Amino acid sequence: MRILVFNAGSSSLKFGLYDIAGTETLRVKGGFDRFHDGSCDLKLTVDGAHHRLRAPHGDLAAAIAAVPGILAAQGIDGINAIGHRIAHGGALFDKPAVLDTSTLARVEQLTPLAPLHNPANLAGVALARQVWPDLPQVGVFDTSFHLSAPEFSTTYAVPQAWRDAGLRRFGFHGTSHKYVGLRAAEVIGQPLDRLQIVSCHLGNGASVCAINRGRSMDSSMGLTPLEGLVMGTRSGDVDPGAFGFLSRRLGLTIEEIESALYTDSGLKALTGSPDMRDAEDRAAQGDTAAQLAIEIYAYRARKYIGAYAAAMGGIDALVFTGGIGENSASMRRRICDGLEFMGVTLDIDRNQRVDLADRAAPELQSWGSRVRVIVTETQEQLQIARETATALAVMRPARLVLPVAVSARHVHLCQEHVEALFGPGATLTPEFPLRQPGNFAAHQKVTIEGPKGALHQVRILGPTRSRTQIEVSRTDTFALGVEAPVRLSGDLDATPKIRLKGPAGSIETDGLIIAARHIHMHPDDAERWGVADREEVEVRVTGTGRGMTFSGVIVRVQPTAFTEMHIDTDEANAAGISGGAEGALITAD
Ligand SMILES: Nc1ncnc2c1ncn2[C@@H]1O[C@H](COP(=O)(O)OP(=O)(O)O)[C@@H](O)[C@H]1O
Ligand SMILES: CC(=O)OP(=O)(O)O
Ligand SMILES: [Mg+2]
Repeated sequence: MRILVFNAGSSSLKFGLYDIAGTETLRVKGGFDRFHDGSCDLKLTVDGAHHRLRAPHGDLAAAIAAVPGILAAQGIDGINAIGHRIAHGGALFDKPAVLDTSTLARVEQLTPLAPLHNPANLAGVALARQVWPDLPQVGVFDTSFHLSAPEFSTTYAVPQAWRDAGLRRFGFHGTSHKYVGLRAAEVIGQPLDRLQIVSCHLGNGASVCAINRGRSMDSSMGLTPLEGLVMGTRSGDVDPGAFGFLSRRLGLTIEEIESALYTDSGLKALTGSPDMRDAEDRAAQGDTAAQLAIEIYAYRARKYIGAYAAAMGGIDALVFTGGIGENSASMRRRICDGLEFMGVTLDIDRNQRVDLADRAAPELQSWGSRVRVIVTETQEQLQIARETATALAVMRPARLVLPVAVSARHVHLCQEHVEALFGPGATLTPEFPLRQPGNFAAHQKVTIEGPKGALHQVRILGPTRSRTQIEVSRTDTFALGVEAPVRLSGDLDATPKIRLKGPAGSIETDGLIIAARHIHMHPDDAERWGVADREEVEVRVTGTGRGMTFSGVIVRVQPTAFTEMHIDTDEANAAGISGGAEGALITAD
């Protein structure tokens, strides 16, 4: 299988074309970086021969657009699939995914959490979809590798409501850390699942990862690629108290602070240039600001290495990769200086004479060092090609996995009832958006009153509808003392009456139902999975501790749907789901 890979980073575009079929052959690879004044550096490797030139591409978009021409000039054709690096995949993508309209919409939603990366990644996808509309486009996510990390390393100690809103640690550079872990295990000659490794990806973005027996246990990056190490233009760790301080002292807004932490901090803030080569040159000429920056950089990295060695109870290997990790002998030395206490001793000559040609991964430790010190080129593109090939092999037939969301009891109101309950002229005011586009949870709440009891503080979901509809669980109907039929949303004829009470009045209305379990499905997914609107399918929910299969799940194909199954709280309790889960669709064939 011939796979073209796009890897758009925060300061560079790399691409590679690989034949993956038992063996792994690199046909062409290229990297654009140092964009300024309408040009950039281009390194090109074609069938083993290296070329370096200054190319007329002033930014990432121009570089992306140049790739088809470069391939055509080499007479390359017969590409089977495109693999894309996607930096932020959130909690949903624990493995590569085909990038169709609905997966791209999900990636788009994560853009605020990776503002330097996801837009660049998506620009690559958009171009590739235009140039190669018939080829599968697969996203390989930086975050996937870290989703196996334990809760104690991914949870911030912040209010529950913030955590419910999705505030958690993710970690990035996962594809690189995974490749580097595998390569280190090859060099050491032991299976990865027996090794404890600290991997240092030191590029323009930089992160340290604790790889505990093959799984990411912790990463220095968090919710966004801003936490952790000093980077080219990013600050890494900063006391969150800085937000209040900067707002009060300098009158800065959240947007201004955030933007400066992403683009005007790190080496750039400390030395004037985001590039470690410049910092090292200036430091060598006696520039004290550059010397301090290098010390800060090394010190921060060393602290994380020590922390992760403690987290895993010791390490077998320390691995360096990324532009700085691969090329800066002096930075590797500064970072390792002082780590002798934990068994890391660097051989100064070996460290100085690193040659990474032909996927070499030389060992740099001195005789008697307990910990292996390894440097290797990160082959993110190769790893993305491997994962794209594997994903396409297992996706045929596609694994039909979709998120399962739990709908708590709620009410939809017609405008007339909004006014009856909240006063003349009242309208629903959104509190937060729901995942189905255009829908929101309103500020307003009502009481549902039945003959036996009442349900208080029941959420109203907007926008208003032509008919009022009250969705409760079967358990709720016992609390209310009424019976309700199981119905699809909108199917309200001959439904029982119930009383709703708001601050300005109360009404009696029909429309009480127990919602039939259903899937909101985007037309792309319906087509990919071969299911039609109103078709009934089975969905197997796993990984919840009380896995179960739901039958009679009704598919509702809607042009703007975010593909997602909805069940009520009784169903969620029966399946042991709290919050959300994933389900696999089981079709008739
Ligand atoms: N010979 C070198 N010595 C020191 N730093 C280097 C050297 N070569 C590259 N770098 C640094 O590597 C960083 C870029 O890393 P890279 O992994 O290519 O970036 P990206 O994260 O955009 O993929 C820059 O800070 C650059 O200065
Ligand atoms: C996530 C990240 O920081 O990536 P990069 O190193 O490409 O900037
Ligand atoms: Mg990078």
